[in-house]
Amino acid sequence: MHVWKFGGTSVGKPERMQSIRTLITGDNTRKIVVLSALSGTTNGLLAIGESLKANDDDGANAKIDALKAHYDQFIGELYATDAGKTAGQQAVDNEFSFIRSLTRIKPFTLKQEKELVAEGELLSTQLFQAYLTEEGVASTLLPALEFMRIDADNEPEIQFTEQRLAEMLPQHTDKQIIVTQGFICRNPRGEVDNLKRGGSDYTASLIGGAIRADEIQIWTDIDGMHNNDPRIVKNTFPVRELTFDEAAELAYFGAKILHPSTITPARMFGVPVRLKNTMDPAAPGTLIAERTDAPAASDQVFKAVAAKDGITALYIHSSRMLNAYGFLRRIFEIFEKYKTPVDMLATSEVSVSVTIDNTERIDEITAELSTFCSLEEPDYDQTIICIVGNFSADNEGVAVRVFDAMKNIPIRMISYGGTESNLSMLVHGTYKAQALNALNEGLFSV
Ligand SMILES: Nc1ncnc2c1ncn2[C@@H]1O[C@H](COP(=O)(O)OP(=O)(O)O)[C@@H](O)[C@H]1O
Ligand SMILES: N[C@@H](CC(=O)OP(=O)(O)O)C(=O)O
Repeated sequence: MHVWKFGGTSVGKPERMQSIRTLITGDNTRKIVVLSALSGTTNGLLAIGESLKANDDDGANAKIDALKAHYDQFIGELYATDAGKTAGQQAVDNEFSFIRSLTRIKPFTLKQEKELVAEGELLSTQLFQAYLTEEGVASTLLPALEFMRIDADNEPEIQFTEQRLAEMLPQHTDKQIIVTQGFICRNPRGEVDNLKRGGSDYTASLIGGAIRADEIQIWTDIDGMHNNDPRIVKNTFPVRELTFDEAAELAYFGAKILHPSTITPARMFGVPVRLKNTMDPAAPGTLIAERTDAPAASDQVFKAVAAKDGITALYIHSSRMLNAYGFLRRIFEIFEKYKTPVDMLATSEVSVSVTIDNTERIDEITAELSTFCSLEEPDYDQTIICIVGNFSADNEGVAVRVFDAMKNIPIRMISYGGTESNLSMLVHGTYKAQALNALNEGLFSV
């Protein structure tokens, strides 16, 4: 069985939803189809939440009216029959009356915000399921809130998903298409929660892993993973094959096409991931798998570059590091205690520099580090530039080509040798575009 995920841009217009119906039923195989919210909806719902948090009920209601008008028009164009329009309208009316009910709950808390933001996927999947019914497709809507759950550390409970799907899917063997929501889940308190922005990719991968799918396909608005960020660099091109490790590095370090955690469940269960373009379904896209055996792919030294913004660098000094063991352990225990992942690390004899992207607990972390280290002022607004490729120890000249390309850009930290597939550098955020363009020119131009 395949799991296919369609992102916001792929479901954002009635004609796109219609073309997805053709795509998913084209080959007569059974699929689980994971949908995101229509493009713009999640941001729209969050904006309503911001107004409610600020006690601006008029502002919230005006935004709700505008969003509802968008859906009313969408329905008018999506369905051909009265029965289709009625089913679509009923779903929209129900969900918007729930959204309005949230505006009456005071104060507007995080719990309500999560219920509000889940409405995007609840709407898109109901509209699509009603469209499939109108079209006579044998399909059903499987509620993600009944099989997707995160634990107290916000980690998905894949075994729960595995068990629940093993119970639920056999009840629908007569259906070719099983539609479900990306992004949304429940937390240990049973409340509605989510897998963070862009999380529908992750949902698809978790489902794909849980059912040991033959393939997970992520359908979006571009022909696969490009070698650089196409929003910032001209002349990028699709990378046809990536290993799980390479794709995981790119996703984690900022390639927006994939949610950072997407690769983890796919790799765990050995399920290949294919990135495809809804606007150009015949294009080959990118295949992500355990090994890529194509000679062209494995011989290539540099494969792709990505950038992760909003990074903070901490500079930690000790006068006693000389020959000291246990110093790094003490430092990392503090990051562990405050559940703050470290992305990059550089050490010298008496100092350690690390980067973090979550600064929620930075005050507690620095206070505790200060009890046995001296700290410089953190550097905020940094960017990690991540280069992925085949950097095995025998490959000479990798660093010289990277640093030659970066010769006009100040580099604050370097990480090389952690894996054979990643070389990362930390630069101030203002150099991001310059660095991505310089690397494109230096590493990929022929
Ligand atoms: N390396 C990259 N390769 C391809 N797309 C990228 C890359 N980096 C950033 N992107 C951006 O990711 C976008 C697709 O991701 P996203 O907006 O999350 O899609 P969806 O709405 O389908 O989930 C592309 O339109 C592109 O601008
Ligand atoms: N709708 C959610 C989840 C998601 O994955 O969206 P998309 O597939 O459009 O990136 C968001 O906007 O974050």
